[in-house]
Amino acid sequence: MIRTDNPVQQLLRRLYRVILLPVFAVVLLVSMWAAVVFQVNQEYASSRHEAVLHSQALARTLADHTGHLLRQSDHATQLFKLKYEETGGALRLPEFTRRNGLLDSLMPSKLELPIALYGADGKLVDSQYAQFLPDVADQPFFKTISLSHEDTALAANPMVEPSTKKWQIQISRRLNNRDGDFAGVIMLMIDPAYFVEDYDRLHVEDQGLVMLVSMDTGLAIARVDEKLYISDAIDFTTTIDAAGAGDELVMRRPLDNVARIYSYRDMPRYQLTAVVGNTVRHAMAKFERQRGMYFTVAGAASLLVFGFALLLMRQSQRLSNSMEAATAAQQKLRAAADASLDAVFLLKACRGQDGDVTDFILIDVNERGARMLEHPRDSLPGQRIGELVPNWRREGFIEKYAQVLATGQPLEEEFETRNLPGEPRWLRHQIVAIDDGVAVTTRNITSRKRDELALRKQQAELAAMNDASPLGLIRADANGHCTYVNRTFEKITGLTRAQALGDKWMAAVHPNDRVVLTAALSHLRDTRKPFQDTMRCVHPDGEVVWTSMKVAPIIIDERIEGFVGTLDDITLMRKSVMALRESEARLRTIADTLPAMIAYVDYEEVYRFNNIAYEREFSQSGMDVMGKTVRETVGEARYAFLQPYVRRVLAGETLSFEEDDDSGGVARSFEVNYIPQYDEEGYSVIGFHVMRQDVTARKREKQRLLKLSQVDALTGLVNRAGFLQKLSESMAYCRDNDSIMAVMYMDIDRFKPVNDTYGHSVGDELLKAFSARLTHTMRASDTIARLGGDEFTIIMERIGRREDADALAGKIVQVMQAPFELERATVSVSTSIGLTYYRGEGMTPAELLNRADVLLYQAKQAGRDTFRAGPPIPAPQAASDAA
Ligand SMILES: Nc1nc2c(ncn2[C@@H]2O[C@H](COP(=O)(O)OP(=O)(O)OP(=O)(O)O)[C@@H](O)[C@H]2O)c(=O)[nH]1
Repeated sequence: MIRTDNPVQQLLRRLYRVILLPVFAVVLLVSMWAAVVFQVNQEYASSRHEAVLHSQALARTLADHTGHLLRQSDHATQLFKLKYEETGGALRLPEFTRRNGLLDSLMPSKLELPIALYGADGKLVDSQYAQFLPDVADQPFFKTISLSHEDTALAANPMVEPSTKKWQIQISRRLNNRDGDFAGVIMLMIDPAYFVEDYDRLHVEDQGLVMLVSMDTGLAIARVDEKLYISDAIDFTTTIDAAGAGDELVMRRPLDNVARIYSYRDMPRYQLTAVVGNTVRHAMAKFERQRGMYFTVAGAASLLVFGFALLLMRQSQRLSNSMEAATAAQQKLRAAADASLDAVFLLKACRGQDGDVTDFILIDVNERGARMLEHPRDSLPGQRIGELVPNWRREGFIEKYAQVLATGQPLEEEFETRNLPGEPRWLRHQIVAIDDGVAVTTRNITSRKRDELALRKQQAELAAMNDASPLGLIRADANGHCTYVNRTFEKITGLTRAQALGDKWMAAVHPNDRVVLTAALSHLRDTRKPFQDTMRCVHPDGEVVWTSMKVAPIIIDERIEGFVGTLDDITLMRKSVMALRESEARLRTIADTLPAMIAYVDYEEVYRFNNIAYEREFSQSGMDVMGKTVRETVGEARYAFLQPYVRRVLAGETLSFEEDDDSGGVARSFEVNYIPQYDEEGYSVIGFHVMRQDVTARKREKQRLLKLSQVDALTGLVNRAGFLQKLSESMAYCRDNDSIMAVMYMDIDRFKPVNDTYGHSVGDELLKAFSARLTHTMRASDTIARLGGDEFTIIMERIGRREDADALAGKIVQVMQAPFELERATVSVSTSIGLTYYRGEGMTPAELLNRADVLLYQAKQAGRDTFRAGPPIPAPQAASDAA
């Protein structure tokens, strides 16, 4: 499992990595440099101390040398004094200083020390090698000496010799006479330069300094190499080093610009200080070399430490990066495992005492794997597979894992399992050995297996379908070589599959068609458009089979990958078509000879057949009508009339109706028959046949005959049939237009006696006269009918009011009261009338007539020669409905 730190821990870890090494390196460098600096300081102090000691030794040597000379000079004065006093004051300087004289025994003659002899009065008695003050009576040293009886030389402070203006050390000694009184002073002058002339003997290095300083006056004389310095303003201090071994003198104002280490030695007797200074350059040269070496080594060490620290930091960074990359890779791997479609299990071998693998412990599992086991993912690590899924052991998985672990050979297999929770499923697993365990990736391939099964099934079905297909199938590769034919192809061509493969199938094509087919296939490669043509195949036994061949290219990514062709045996169909064509020709001949217009219209109302009569009627060629719709052919107005019939016939109804056609200015009538055409199964209508016949002449004759049947032959009035038809039409009109009509039913009163009295012919004559009077009485728009015998009816349409009808009935009654002047007799009769009204109520013509008959009866009963009207005119239909 991956360890995940919180952000604070990560920050501290990063800081630790980033800071620890630099801090360690800095501490190491600081420590090293501190040690180096300390050591250098120590070396410096030591070197300086040595230099001071060296200078001090030299200063001591200088002091000793100077002191020796001074003491010698002192001895010289002492010797002069001795001789002077022995000689009772007779000794003079020339004798004393002569070569190999007294003085030479003490002092190097080459020095030619200035020497003077002063008398007791301070006056210069004698002098040599220099000029002296002629009178020193006032000089402090003279006074001191003259007053002091001590036999000591007085080394006066260095002073400037007036004649030479040179700095001189003055040594004087009291001279006594025999009495011991003061007799004068012998005085020597020593040039301090003489002391420092021994420079070379001191082994002072180049640029080294040798100097004598007067303690009282500060006068100093120094020598550096060949150069001599005289100064009266030497400013210095002295120190004692910590060890107390050496006294160092520090020049506050150096004589030159050369740094030196000075040391000194006091000579109190002569009030002088001997100073020797060695140049720092020489004195500290060794130290400088050592310091250089220290710094070089330390610098190199620093560079090494720095470089090493950098290297370590870089390595640390690399390591860190590697760890981060490894962690990231691990996380990615885990994320990939989690996102994987596979269940992933990492298993560690669990071994028995003999070392054999007995089980595997689940180290890690992804989410999909946990779901497969139906356990929470966190609970799975550490569990034994054999205990977690006992069936896996039974199915031999533990042995397989162990085998992969032992051999190192990965194992991949697919299997069906029923031992996992849920439905049985197909799994594919890969087992790979890792360390002391195995990684198992398992994928549920149930759906793929099902798809494969379905695919195999489809392929088998397809193969079966191909073989069962009525079409011959051929498949060719991109080069046009046949790779497959089905059994139908074998049957059509008479070739076996083996005989058809490659280019051999071409042998079955009729030689005349082969050239055309080859050219067409070549053209197909260029155009890539499917090709279709009729082609003959010739069987080995010479039988010719007519076929329809279609070939299409298989195009994948703009490239022709092959061809697929179908071969349809159309031999029989071709014979049928030929026969059908002959049949059609015969039928057309028959149809064209018929006077009736004959056509066939399909379900889309498009004309598919028409005979010449039809073509003539529409003044168009047969081809013009053919393919056009009924609407296009007959026009909108006539189509509006025909459309309901077309719908009905297409719904399966056989129709016969009359169609009036007044196109062309001639009124014609047609008898039209629509006969539906059903499909072969007889279930659905696929069109209809039209038979259209001109019945104009027949209809006119019919109307004429009809009219004749509706006229009463005696009176010329409408007879019963005509009355009933008219009554029906008038009632329909009332219903449609909400108008009022009246119907009268009348009968001649006592007609029978007329017949009986005057004979039947007089009766007929009366009937005619009655009819004529009635016709004159009524409006022309009224319909007067004789129902039979002496019964008459009148229809009055569109009456305004009931009173008008009533008045007319009364008028008829009155008119008929007048005698009828007949040829052979004058007859008086009367009439009785039943008058009723109609306003669109629901009743039949017979009921309405019956109502008038009832009223007629009432009029008869009332004594005749009158009329009876009723019932009241009903309210308008709409008003009535509203009420
Ligand atoms: N002359 C003549 N007589 C006819 C004709 N048709 C029927 N008749 C006679 O007309 C007579 C009708 O008589 P009815 O109406 O029954 O008797 P009526 O005498 O008129 O009596 P009421 O009507 O009750 O007054 C019968 O005698 C018929 O024979 C016809 O065409 N010619």
